[in-house]
Amino acid sequence: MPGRLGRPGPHACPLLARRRGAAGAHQRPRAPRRDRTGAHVTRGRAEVAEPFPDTAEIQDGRLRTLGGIAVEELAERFGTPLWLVDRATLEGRMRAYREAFAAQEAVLGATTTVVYAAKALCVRGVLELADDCGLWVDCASGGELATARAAGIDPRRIVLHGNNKSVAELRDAVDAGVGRIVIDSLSELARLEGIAEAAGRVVPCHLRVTPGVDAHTHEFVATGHDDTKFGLTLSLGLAHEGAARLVASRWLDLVGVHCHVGSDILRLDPYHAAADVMVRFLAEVRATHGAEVGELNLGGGLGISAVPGDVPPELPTYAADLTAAVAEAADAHGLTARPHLFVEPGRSIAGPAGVTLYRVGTIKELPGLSTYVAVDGGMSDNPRYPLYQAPHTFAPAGAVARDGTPRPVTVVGKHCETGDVLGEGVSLPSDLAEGDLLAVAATGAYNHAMASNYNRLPRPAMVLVGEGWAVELVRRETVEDLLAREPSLRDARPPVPRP
Ligand SMILES: Cc1ncc(COP(=O)(O)O)c(C=O)c1O
Ligand SMILES: N[C@@H](CCCC[NH3+])C(=O)O
Repeated sequence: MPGRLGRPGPHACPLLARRRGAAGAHQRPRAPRRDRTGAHVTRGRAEVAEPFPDTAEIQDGRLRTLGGIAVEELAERFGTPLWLVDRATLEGRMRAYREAFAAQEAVLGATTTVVYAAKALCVRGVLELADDCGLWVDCASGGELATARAAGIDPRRIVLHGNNKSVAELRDAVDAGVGRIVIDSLSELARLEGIAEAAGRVVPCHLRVTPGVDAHTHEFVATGHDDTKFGLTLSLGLAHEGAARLVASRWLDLVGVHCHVGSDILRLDPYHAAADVMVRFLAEVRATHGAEVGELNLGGGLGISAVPGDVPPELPTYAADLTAAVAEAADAHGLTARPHLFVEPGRSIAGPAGVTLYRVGTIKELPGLSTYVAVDGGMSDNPRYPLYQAPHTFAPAGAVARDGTPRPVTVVGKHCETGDVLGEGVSLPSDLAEGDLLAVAATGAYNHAMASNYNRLPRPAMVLVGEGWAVELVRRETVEDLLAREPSLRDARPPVPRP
């Protein structure tokens, strides 16, 4: 399926192809795809509403309100670009996850834990909501851990990840009494053991196993195959070695095993494969080392509908399917007790709740070539098209009617970079005008989280909306914020030596 973040082939993205030189530096880039015309944008409510959050009011293809507030008002009050988060959708997804897995516990014969993967959208208020909805929090760095602590998350409900955790990060996690530290390598295992011993604390650990599963997703977000920086490769014997060392350790307690096969996955079969491999591993650990390891974390990775054609499994289906696969594998591999199941969703919680609101600036027509619609943000607030050629759904926003014949345009940002593209072949009304608002759906995950200050653009504000009110989750950054971190060399004493 071209265009979605779904294994587009080694070099389907012209930008990537050029960057890697695979298509030849002088080769003409492939023509922009026209298959994601976004014609749905002008076709009416049912189609356009799908990737937009639950409370989005769409009229004649235009986003009019979100959370009961007119988008013009939001733009006026908070400025653009603006990240909007629909509270009903966000909380709805959090609760739906918890309920979907709780509903399967009887069938599974074990308890379940839903861990929100903070990397998708790591903002204090969002973590507070996750906590209120009964989710644990997965942190992938000291910064995420500090944010979770600031959000008041009970450290025992935090899972710490990372393929290269620093000694300071490990130490902080041990001192805080983090619920599970996921061991990613044999060297980390040794490092953590020393830290635990020095602290005099037994640390509950999960062992991250690389199960050799193909997740059918973009190669940049696939993590389950053997040749990856993440985890202990099962096929090379590293996972067994890790288990052996943990079982022998006085300071590290092997309470579970973990895998995460990739991100933005729309199919269930990679999860079946992962469940089978991981449950077999649990059985082997018991047989080889005599250790009953009771927890199984199958990671996150469930995809979302970023464009109408992308249809992820419903959460109850996903939960039922995953637990059935674990139960089946447990029986097949002779596990005495069903494992306590953890899942770690990020994108499928935060993604659908987000909308980015831009103001259209220059519209540039190149007859016979392209029409460029430039917005006031770009790859600094959403690098996902340049990185993965990830498709998005665009819609004009606001009350002003724009009903000109739809035509394909390239939506670009304002950065000094040809690759600063948000979408190609995007169908927008021909009378879209400079100064109009433009909305992009499903930007709740991995947009704010991956934002930069390229070209010194301050990062946008993020606003939570619901039931007619709006509250800032993140205030807009200012250039003064950026300058505040940069002392002038002119003030330096002694002065900088001249060559
Ligand atoms: C270990 C781990 N858990 C959970 C996630 C969350 O993934 P997603 O946002 O695709 O659900 C990731 C990111 O891919 C991850 O690396
Ligand atoms: N940053 C990726 C997802 C990475 C998932 C985290 N391991 C994206 O935007 O799709």
